[in-house]
Amino acid sequence: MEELNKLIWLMIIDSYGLGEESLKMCYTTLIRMVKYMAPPSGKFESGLFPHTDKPISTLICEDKISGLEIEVKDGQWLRLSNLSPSSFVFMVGDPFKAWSNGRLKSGMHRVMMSGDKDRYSIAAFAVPNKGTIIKTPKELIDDQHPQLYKDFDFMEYFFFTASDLAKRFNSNQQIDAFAALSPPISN
Ligand SMILES: O=C(O)CCC(=O)C(=O)O
Ligand SMILES: [Fe+2]
Repeated sequence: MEELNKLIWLMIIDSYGLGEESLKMCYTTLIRMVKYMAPPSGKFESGLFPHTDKPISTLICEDKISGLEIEVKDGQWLRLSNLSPSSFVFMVGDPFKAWSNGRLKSGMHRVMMSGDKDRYSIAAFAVPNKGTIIKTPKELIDDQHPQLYKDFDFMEYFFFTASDLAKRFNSNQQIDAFAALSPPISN
């Protein structure tokens, strides 16, 4: 999963015409396996509340039973169903959105359970090591794309998201509350 994650990072970096060094960082891949219990018969129940991810990115693999939903532009939830057993979902995290100067979106997602089967998923989170500074590459900043986010220490953001202050914001507003530059700065 780590290799796949790295490959996707490289594809994104490459699509911006940047070199590998633009997103070079030491990070740890944390793996979490979760069992979501089937809801009471006939019910449609929340398995995981709506959120955006706080690591750089996440790879999710679910085992046959769908449940992962992504919030699409008009506020509707799209259920990812009929994924092949060998597919992975790549989720952009808030720091990656900031790094890309807002080009990448860290989408809201949730797990909704229905049916009579338990659901298992594996998520691999790319968590930067202590001391990692999230910095938008200068190539992604110009007059048309002013710098939206200040440089920040990943861990400080991570701790912020667990603070009482952060709870006043929706999950997808936390990165702006913490790191948005106002007004944005042109290069
Ligand atoms: O279990 C899933 O499918 C999603 C997990 C997830 O979004 C998370 O742990 O952040
Ligand atoms: Fe998530």
